[in-house]
Amino acid sequence: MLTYMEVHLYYTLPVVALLMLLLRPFHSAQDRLKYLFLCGMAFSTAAPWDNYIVYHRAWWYCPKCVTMVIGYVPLEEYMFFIIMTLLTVSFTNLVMRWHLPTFFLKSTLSPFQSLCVRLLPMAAFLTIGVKAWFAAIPDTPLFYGACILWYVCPVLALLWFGASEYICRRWKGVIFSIMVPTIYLCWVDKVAISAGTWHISERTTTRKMVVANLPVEECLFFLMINVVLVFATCAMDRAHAILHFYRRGSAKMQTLQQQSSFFATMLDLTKAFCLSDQMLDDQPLDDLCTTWNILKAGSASFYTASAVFPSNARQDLCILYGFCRATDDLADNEAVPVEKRKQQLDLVRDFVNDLFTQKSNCATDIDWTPYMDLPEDCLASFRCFVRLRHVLQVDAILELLDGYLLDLKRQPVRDEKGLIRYSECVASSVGEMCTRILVNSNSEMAGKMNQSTLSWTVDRARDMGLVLQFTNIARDIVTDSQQLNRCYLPMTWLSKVEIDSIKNGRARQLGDDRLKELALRLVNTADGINLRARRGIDKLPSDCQGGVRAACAVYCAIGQALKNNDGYPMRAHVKGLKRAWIALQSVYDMNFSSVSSSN
Ligand SMILES: CC(C)=CCC/C(C)=C/CC/C(C)=C/CC/C(C)=C/[C@@H]1[C@@H](COP(=O)(O)OP(=O)(O)O)[C@]1(C)CC/C=C(\C)CC/C=C(\C)CCC=C(C)C
Repeated sequence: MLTYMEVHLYYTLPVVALLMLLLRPFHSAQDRLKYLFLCGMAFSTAAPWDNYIVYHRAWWYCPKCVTMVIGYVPLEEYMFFIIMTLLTVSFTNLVMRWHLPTFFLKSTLSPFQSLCVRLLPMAAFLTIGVKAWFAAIPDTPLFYGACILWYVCPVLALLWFGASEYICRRWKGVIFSIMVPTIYLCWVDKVAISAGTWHISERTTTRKMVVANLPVEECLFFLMINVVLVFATCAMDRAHAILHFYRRGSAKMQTLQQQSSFFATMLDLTKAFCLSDQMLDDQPLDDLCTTWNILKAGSASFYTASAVFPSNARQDLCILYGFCRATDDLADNEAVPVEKRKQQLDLVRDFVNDLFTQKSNCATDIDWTPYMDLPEDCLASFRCFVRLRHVLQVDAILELLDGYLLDLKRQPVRDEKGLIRYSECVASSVGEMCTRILVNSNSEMAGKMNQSTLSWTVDRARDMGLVLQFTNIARDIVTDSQQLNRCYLPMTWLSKVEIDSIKNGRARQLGDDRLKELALRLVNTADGINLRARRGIDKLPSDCQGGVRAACAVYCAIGQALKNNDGYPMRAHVKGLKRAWIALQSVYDMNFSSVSSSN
């Protein structure tokens, strides 16, 4: 005999536990709200529906297989409403989390097409629901199947109203998220029916079997409930993405929005849910796409690591990266005369000062006329960057621009102090900005972290910036010499001949051993600072710690590659699979590798 509680202990709860363990480092406040709301909706609607079905003897339970009955339904069945919701929603989260929801907001249909895609299936769902309601006559073969349809179809019509195009654009993930839990739960159902734990009445079903001991109505039940759960998860992801991406207003309003109550959040999500894709402004979506491509093309390390951040944080870090990369490329573009590049950097500085002079974080509130001379992808990243206005502080951005100017003026790095000063400008400033983004991205932390903790954490992030910059310089000694005629090593570390060789593009003349000695001196210094810097990660929001650990570990794996001579001295490289493995190790805090590639 197999009791219902054993079905949970052996078949359902272990799967939920495994999924929750896999998702533990990624769980955000947004995910917790999803679980809470969808479990609540599932329980409050399934309880009465289930009692009605069992009252009409559509199925029954072996009395010895259940602990207690509440109404007409055993306790284990009430547990199942929650367990099935957690199983399917967590599996959907695991499948969907690797792509930003924002990228699936843009409508590619004409308004008429969009209306048809939205309304025709809704009409079909409602028609089926009404017909099923009248077909659900107790003690008839269609009763159970019809009850399933009048229960789910109105909900599907509502979900389709709010997320139809989004669901269609994510159809692969949607189908996979529906089918895997459905097939698994059908199998569990077959095992339980075969063991006599419960019995499906022949009087209220068509007696058609998918396989032995598995009525077609049972498959229909699991399939339709999972369609509802996956559609609902998509609808909430879409609503959250709209709220985060189109959120406007003052810093205070933003912080208040993030700290708002469950009901205020649900009200905002409902408003976002009711917005059709046609109502959304496309320009910001196009700009985000451009910025995303800057990250994808700009840094394999940061692009890989970005995948393990929660979507809000990942999106804002991508925007910050796009701004940093676009402006760094402006300063580094040797095809443009130095004076022109200085003018362009001055324009960027004007843009930043403009941005922090006005109060809005909305790109349409800025007069872009003075900046039209800048490259289009630069402008796109700037329009995206405007939304971070209330998150960042102007000093760190201006500090970064100061670092670019040092580069542009080809300011020599005279000694270690000069190296630290330059690195603080171009990398510590970035670490500070990343930290403010991560703290802001977490609604439980935004505006609540006390100033001394935030200040200490920012200092550790600034240290981490040094770690990554030193690693970057150690890796690029030869390429910076050959491509930029630049030497970022402290001149006090080098002889005059070595300085001339590097500055004239002939760094290889130092010999591989000497180059490796210099590189490792930087990497070892970076490892030392890392021991201090990484303590700051523990102060970040829990759902971002894995991501930061991954970003820094993936980057610092370059240092390990240098030690292992992987590709040295041209440009130490960490292969894609290795980067992904390091990212996953970091996320689950399983540091199997050595210090320099882990944090
Ligand atoms: C996961 C993710 C998307 C993070 C984004 C990080 C980000 C915004 C990076 C911007 C990098 C950038 C282009 C800065 C301009 C100046 C510059 C070139 C700096 C050097 C970066 C290398 O970037 P690149 O695109 O060349 O990358 P590749 O080498 O080609 O792979 C630097 C080496 C500096 C990078 C410094 C940071 C990213 C700061 C690190 C600190 C944190 C993430 C904060 C950690 C927080 C705590 C509390 C420890």
